[in-house]
Amino acid sequence: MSAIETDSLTRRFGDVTAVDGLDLEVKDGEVYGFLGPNGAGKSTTINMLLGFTPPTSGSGTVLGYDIVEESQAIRQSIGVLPEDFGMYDRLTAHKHVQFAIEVKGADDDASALLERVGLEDAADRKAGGFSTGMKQRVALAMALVGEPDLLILDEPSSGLDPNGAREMRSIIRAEVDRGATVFFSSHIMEQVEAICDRVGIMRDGRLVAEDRIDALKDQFDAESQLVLTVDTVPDDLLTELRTMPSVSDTHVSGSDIVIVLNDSSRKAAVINTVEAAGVEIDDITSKEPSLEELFAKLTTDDVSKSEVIGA
Ligand SMILES: Nc1ncnc2c1ncn2[C@@H]1O[C@H](COP(=O)(O)OP(=O)(O)OP(=O)(O)O)[C@@H](O)[C@H]1O
Repeated sequence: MSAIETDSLTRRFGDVTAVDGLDLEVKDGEVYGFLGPNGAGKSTTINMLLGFTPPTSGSGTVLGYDIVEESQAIRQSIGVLPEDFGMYDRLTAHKHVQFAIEVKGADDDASALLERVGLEDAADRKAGGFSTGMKQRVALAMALVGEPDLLILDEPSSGLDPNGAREMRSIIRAEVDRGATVFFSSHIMEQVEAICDRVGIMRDGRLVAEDRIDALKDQFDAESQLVLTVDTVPDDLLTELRTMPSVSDTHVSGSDIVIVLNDSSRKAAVINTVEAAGVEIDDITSKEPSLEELFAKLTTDDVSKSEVIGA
């Protein structure tokens, strides 16, 4: 069974189609990053999965429960870190987590959960005085209650400092190690690149790409760079490099030859060509495309709709 499955899921608000025929499948046990620029439809999708926003058309299941008919069972079974983690100002962090434990009928230890999210020292302070990051940590502790099979986290690191973001990553890893599935939306690409098995990229309510990150980089010809520090650059070497398959640009910078490739597996061929020209290579560095660059390409370029999954 898939943890999340949607079939042509659609939500319109007046003239705006926030989510447009979404077919999503999140497999059991994976970490799935749900990405997209502001307004792409991520929160609307999550709100439909949780039963907060009814779909205009289409259908979906979460842990096998229907998102329209069985949303209460869904909310009872999963852990959610919502985008807007409303807190009760006058309740302490401990009371918030205790409340979540009671609602779920779980037997967790609230103090242990607060320690896990790094809030043990603030457990007895009222949430009204908490920073955004502290509130986010409380909300995460609440999401972890009952060891849920699925965690849905909407922007889990948005309010966190770098230490908090690192702790969030290790909590997500620990959750996956105990068998949970994690579905989370994020704008923080390093975070996503560090922990996701697969990503789906939304744009204008549609999924424009979905795959493992390395496969996406190959699929969309993301560019990698090879920098060769050399003793000399023969006149005709650059011309020869430019005619090689997959080489999209070359230039010289000081004693470096910079070669831009849209297929990183061609690096060895480039190095062989340079050596065959009698050039001594003193150093080799290479830079792989980042998910950030890929994200920019997929969400700002005019990606043709034929490249869009399922179109
Ligand atoms: N309740 C609503 N009423 C009207 N329009 C809405 C409503 N909720 C969302 N929208 C619209 O639907 C589109 C998708 O919004 P959504 O919040 O799902 O995007 P998002 O990908 O989560 O964005 P962000 O990254 O900024 O959180 C936007 O055009 C938004 O204005």
